[in-house]
Amino acid sequence: MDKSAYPYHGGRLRWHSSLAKLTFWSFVFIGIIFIFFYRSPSSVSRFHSDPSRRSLRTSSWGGPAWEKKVQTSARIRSRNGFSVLVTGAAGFVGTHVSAALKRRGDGVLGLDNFNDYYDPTLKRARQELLERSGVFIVEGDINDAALLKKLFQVVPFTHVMHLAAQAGVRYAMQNPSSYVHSNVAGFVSLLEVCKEATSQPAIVWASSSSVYGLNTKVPFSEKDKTDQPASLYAATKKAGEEIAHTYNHIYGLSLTGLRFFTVYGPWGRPDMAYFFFTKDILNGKSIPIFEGENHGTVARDFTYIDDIVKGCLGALDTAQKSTGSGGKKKGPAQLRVFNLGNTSPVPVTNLVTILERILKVKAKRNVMKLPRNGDVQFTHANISLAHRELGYKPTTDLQAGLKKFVRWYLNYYSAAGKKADAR
Ligand SMILES: O=C(O)[C@H]1O[C@H](OP(=O)(O)OP(=O)(O)OC[C@H]2O[C@@H](n3ccc(=O)[nH]c3=O)[C@H](O)[C@@H]2O)[C@H](O)[C@@H](O)[C@@H]1O
Repeated sequence: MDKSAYPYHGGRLRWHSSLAKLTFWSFVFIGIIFIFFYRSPSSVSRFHSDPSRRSLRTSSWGGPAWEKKVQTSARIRSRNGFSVLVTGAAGFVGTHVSAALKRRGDGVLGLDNFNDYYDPTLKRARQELLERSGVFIVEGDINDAALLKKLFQVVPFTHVMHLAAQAGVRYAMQNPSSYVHSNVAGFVSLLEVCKEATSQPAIVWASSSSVYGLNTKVPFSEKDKTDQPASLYAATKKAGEEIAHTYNHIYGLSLTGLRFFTVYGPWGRPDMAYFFFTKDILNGKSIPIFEGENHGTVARDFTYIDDIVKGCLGALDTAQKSTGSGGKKKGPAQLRVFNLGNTSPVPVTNLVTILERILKVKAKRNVMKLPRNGDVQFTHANISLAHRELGYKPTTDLQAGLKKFVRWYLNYYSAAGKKADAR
């Protein structure tokens, strides 16, 4: 074929080939950008974040300045001190435990995903508080294995205080997957990284009084069976205890589970009854007070935060070393579970009466039958094991503890002009 007879056709061919080249290079360029983003450590958590519990900021981590901050925060400043990774450090218990560890000279690094299960400004305020005492909180999720591995590369943690969790009994009916994500998958993700460490850390973690579920024998003892959880929350905490057993058995990780009993106090959680009762009483709003069948009492073994902190520190101090290394068990390791309660259950109606007295405001009580929402009718801890092994001895009764809580509440929400965005 005489190509010269078709000059236009030849031009179109050239045009086609340059279009093909352009398309090819565009793909290469987009591909490079994609690979860069996918491999960049700061993007990892974005890909792994849980859509059901939004983190309000995009997290970023990595780089020399970040590593230095991590190391400085985790540096031990006392003889025989620990280097502790505290997960859920911007949470209620996490903040108090981190501050206490730092005060006594342990190195502390926080990790928190700052999700919006409750008002994240409260979590940010707790973060500020910790920052002032030298505790850095890394923003990230316990499901982010790349981040956890990095943290263990930067700091050889001696201990992990694992408090990151999806808390709250009733919310489990609204957002069940968030419980599986944090309390089951997140826990496994953390244990996987811990077991791989050359020097495995000892792990102390938050279980819950809710594992006693529908048990009727009181007080609840660690020896009792825990096979009747009343909520998905309780079921995920119970699963955590079984998972702990497995990692202890296979990899030699030292694991201590603490069954917390309705912890309350300053910097507390706005989703908990004592907190939003305070807010609603002050706002003249009626409060739902649950009661059992035939006007049966609903009661909790409310435990003050400072007592819980002492229990947590006692558990860390008595935790034996893990025995494994690099994913291999070298010998049997410690496996423990303790109740951390107050041993004196208080009916919810009495809690309200105490609040009325402290606030000097009459509550608008709306007494109703305990809804089928996962709540159990009562909790009551036997703490003799924790007393014996950890030296645990709660000293704050509900009246004294609530006074301290209310003082903090009024100060926090009035001084800072913050709104009590409780639920
Ligand atoms: O002990 C525990 O392990 C658990 O303690 C609390 O759970 P809960 O005891 O249900 O604490 P609140 O939500 O503050 O409820 C306290 C009491 O107030 C009652 N309540 C709650 C809400 C309400 O509107 N009215 C009401 O009477 C509940 O039934 C319960 O008896 C925490 O929220 C859980 O995260 C924790 O794991």
